[in-house]
This record gives sequence, C-alpha cells and structure tokens, in this order.
Amino acid sequence: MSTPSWFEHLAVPILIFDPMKGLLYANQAAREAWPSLRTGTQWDEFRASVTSGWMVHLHPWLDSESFLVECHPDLTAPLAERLQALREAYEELELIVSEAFDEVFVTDGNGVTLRVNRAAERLYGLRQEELVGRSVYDLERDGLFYPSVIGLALKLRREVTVLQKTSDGKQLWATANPVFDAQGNIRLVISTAKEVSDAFRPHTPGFSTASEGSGSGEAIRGLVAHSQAMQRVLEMARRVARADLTCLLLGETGVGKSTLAEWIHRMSPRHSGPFVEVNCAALPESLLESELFGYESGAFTGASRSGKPGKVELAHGGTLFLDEIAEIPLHLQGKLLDFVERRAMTRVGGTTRRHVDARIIAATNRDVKRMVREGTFRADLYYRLHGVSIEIPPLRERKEDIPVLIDQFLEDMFRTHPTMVKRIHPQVVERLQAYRWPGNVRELEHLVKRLVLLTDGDGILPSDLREEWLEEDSLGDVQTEGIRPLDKLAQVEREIYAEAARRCRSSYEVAEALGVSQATAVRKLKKYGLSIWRTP
Ligand SMILES: Nc1ncnc2c1ncn2[C@@H]1O[C@H](COP(=O)(O)OP(=O)(O)OP(=O)(O)O)[C@@H](O)[C@H]1O
Repeated sequence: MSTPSWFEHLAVPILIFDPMKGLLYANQAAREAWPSLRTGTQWDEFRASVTSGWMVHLHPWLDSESFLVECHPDLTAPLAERLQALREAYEELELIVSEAFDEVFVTDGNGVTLRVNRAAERLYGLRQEELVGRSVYDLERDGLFYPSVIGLALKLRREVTVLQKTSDGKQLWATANPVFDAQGNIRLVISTAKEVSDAFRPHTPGFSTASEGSGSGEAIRGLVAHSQAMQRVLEMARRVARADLTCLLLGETGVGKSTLAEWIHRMSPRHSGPFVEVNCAALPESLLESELFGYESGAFTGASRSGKPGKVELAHGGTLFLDEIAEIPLHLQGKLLDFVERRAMTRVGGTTRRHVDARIIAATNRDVKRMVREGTFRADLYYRLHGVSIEIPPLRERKEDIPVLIDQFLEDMFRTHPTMVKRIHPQVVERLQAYRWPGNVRELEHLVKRLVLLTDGDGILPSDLREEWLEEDSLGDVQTEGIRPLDKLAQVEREIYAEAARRCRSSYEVAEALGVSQATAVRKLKKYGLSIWRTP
C-alpha cells in the first residue's frame, strides 16, 4: 500500500523503513529536520543521527516487515538539563557554605536553626544534627554562646555585629543579617562569625601589647605607642626594663604613667614576680607608713597581733610602683631613701631589718625639681629616683596616637558590652585630634566610653559630640608648669557618673555600664553626691 498523502503535511516527522531496503519514505517535516536523508538510508544510520532532543516511536507498518517511525520533539530534555544545572549549582553552594572558614549559621524568623556549616561545628564542638532544629535562645541559655547575635538581629530587625563568647571562652566577631519577605516578615537570619584572634587584632604599626616579648604569656591591656614620641618612650622603657634600674616616670595626669610602669614590669626579667602599686596621695599620712612598710604586732592600737607586711615587702621578687611620689610626706622620704639605697627596711614598731628584692618605679605629675628647690622634696631621694627618668609627652603633642587609642577604647567597650558595637565617623576623630586633652589619655578614654554609652545607633556621628564635652579651659593651657587639671578631670568624671546615675537603676548597673567595679561605682557616686534616679 502506498503511503497516505496526508502523511506529507503532518507537523511531526514520519518515516518508513524497510529492514533490508532502508528508508522508503520521509515526509516533509522529516526531510526538513534531517536534510541529509536519502531513500535507502539504513535505520541504524538514521538512529545514530537522531539527536537527543527527539522522542522516537516505532509502529508496525501494514503486514510487511517495514515499520513506521514517528518523531516528537523531546520536551522533557531541556527541563532535565536545567534541573541538572540547578542541582550542580546547589551542590556547589552547599560546598562553599560547608567549607567556608568562617562560621555560617542560618535560622528561620523564629530563631530556629536551619543550617550550620563545619566551622560552626568546630567552634561549638557540636555536630550539625545537634544544632539544627534548636532555637538560638535555647542555645544561648545553655551557654553555647553569649549573646546570641541572631537573637539580637531578630529583636532589632536589622544587621547586628557583636563580640560573642563561646562556652569554652573563645571570642567570636559575629554579624547577623535578617532577610525579609515581601510582607516585611523576617524569613531567615544569616549569621557569619570569625574568631577574634584572627579578625580583630588591630595591626596598627607601633601597636604593642604588654605581653609582647615578656614571655609571661599573660596578656595585659595594649599600650598604644603609634607616634614617634611614644616610640621613643617605649624604646627607653624597653632598656630600663632589661637593666633592672630604678626609674622615675614623669608626665601630666592621665598620660599613662601607671600603664607604662606595668608595661616595664611585664617586659622585665621580673615579670613573673608581683607588680605592687602604691598611690602615695591616696592615703592619709598616718596610714601611709604602715601601708608601705607594714607593722609588727602591737605597733599601735588596733594593729593585728601577728603584724602585717607592707606593700614594699609584698613586692619582693617583683616591682614596687610608687605613684604620685611627690605626695609622700617629708618624714617618710628618709625611710624611703634608706630602702631605695639599701633595699632593706624595718616594719613600723619593729627592729628587725628585712631585705627586700624589688625594683622601684616611681611616678609623678608634679615638678619635683621645683619642690626640691622649695625644700618640700628631699634632693637625695630625688637624685636616687631620677637616675633614669622617662617623660611621657602629653596627648596633645602626639595626636597620631589618638585614632589608635580610640580604636582600642572602642574595642575595650566591645569586650565589656558586646551589644554596643559602634563605628566612629572620621570627622569625630578629626575633632578629637584637634582638642587639647588637658586630662590626656584618661580623658579621651572617658569620652569614648561616654560616646559609646550615650549615643543611639551603631555609629558615632559629629552631631553626637556635645561641644561642652570638649570645652577648652584655661587649665589646659597652663598646666605644663605642673598644675594638675584635676578639677577639669573630676568635672568630666562627675558628668559621666551623673549620666550613668540618670540611666541606671542600681550601682551595679552603673558599674556594668562604665566597666568599673561596683565598689568603685559606689565610691564615685558618693564622692560626687549622686544618687540613682530610676526606680528598679
Ligand atoms: N599608651 C596608652 N595606650 C593605651 N591606654 C593608655 C595609654 N596611656 C594611658 N592609657 C589609659 O589611660 C588611662 C590613664 O592612664 P594611667 O592611669 O596610666 O595614667 P597616669 O599618668 O598614671 O595617671 P595619673 O597621673 O592620674 O596617675 C588608663 O585607663 C590607661 O589604661
């Protein structure tokens, strides 16, 4: 039977093959699809040339051995290809997330963990299965981390960066980003985190930490010495530290004399011994002698039966730091000179001379030379202490240190108040560099704390800087002659405590907010006649 003529106009390719004679018939659609077809083309040859984009159906053709081939474009093929490409992209994404060095932690809009990567398993010491499905609030309560950066992002409905602590004391620099749906609901929160040691050490040239080279392994607060002036100070201090010399630190209030004294101790061969600090101005004359040299039993009414060693003895094997040495009364200066010269002393009320092996570092912000001339400070003691003296320049003479100090104080605040992450606007830094800083580094530290605590949002902007906080006053200009701007400093400090007292509900909260001990908070509130306003 001949092929029906309507085959010719069908939209799908139709072909008829004979197993022996090959192609008998191809309609127009087939000829257009495979222009190289000829009558007699063998079935095998045709099959090999049929592209993968066709679905081919075979039907018996009449009662002979010939067969009819009906071809349809394979519509599922592009879909399969796309699915395969999607699968590959997904696998690639999975791999990127799971192998990323930083932690990736994803939750839904209720804080329920959806996915974590291997870095998260490493940081928390738990497997994915133990984390997925759990709420970050529960994990926070269990102490796995604190605070929960995802919890904060959910609460604040914005990107949040905090310093997170893990249960084994690691510190993570964590950022969480909420992802919103079209209705404004939080669909996902994606958080990434990195260990602080890798991410947040300020690699500022000249920045050094006191543990550097000390071999003690005990990290103490960083001592910023970015400016050339401070580099020279540090170089001198390094030499003093190695040589075990008595040394006098000079400089205005708040320049960092105590900080440098501790640094010298940590850098010295005595670093594993005690560092004992005595503020000679903090005690009444009547108590200073026994505080310094201790007393024997029955030395005075109220003295303990067994006697008590003084700070000098407690410094045995380490460093004795005598702060505000100029305030030591004349009658004690002789006893101190005796100790400085012979490293031996007698307790109050005692007769036994005790040998004490301690390095002495003294500090003052007074013009001691003038005091020697005026007869209020013993010349022999002055020359003994002055053997090596290091003068720390005021902050206004080393403005390059200011941005680095600001960074350090912000970092300190992150550590104590992980939710208070603030960036500082460059114009604020410029303004702070232009100020004269009568209270030196301490005043800058207080100001940065105040800015962090009292500004909203995560940036400190020029408008946050109240001009009265940076008012130049005459003290700032004349203090080089040894006048201490204590009034100014006390005023700044009082303001800080007054603000804190207004905002907090207890002395405990004040202490928390200002990063000081509760005892200090209570003392300062009392000193400035402040009381807590808000009721708990
Ligand atoms: N170079 C520095 N790097 C980092 N912090 C510093 C530096 N110098 C001072 N500070 C900080 O400034 C504050 C005041 O410093 P410090 O107490 O050492 O000053 P001081 O000169 O001993 O003051 P005072 O004369 O009142 O005894 C401290 O909190 C200290 O940590």
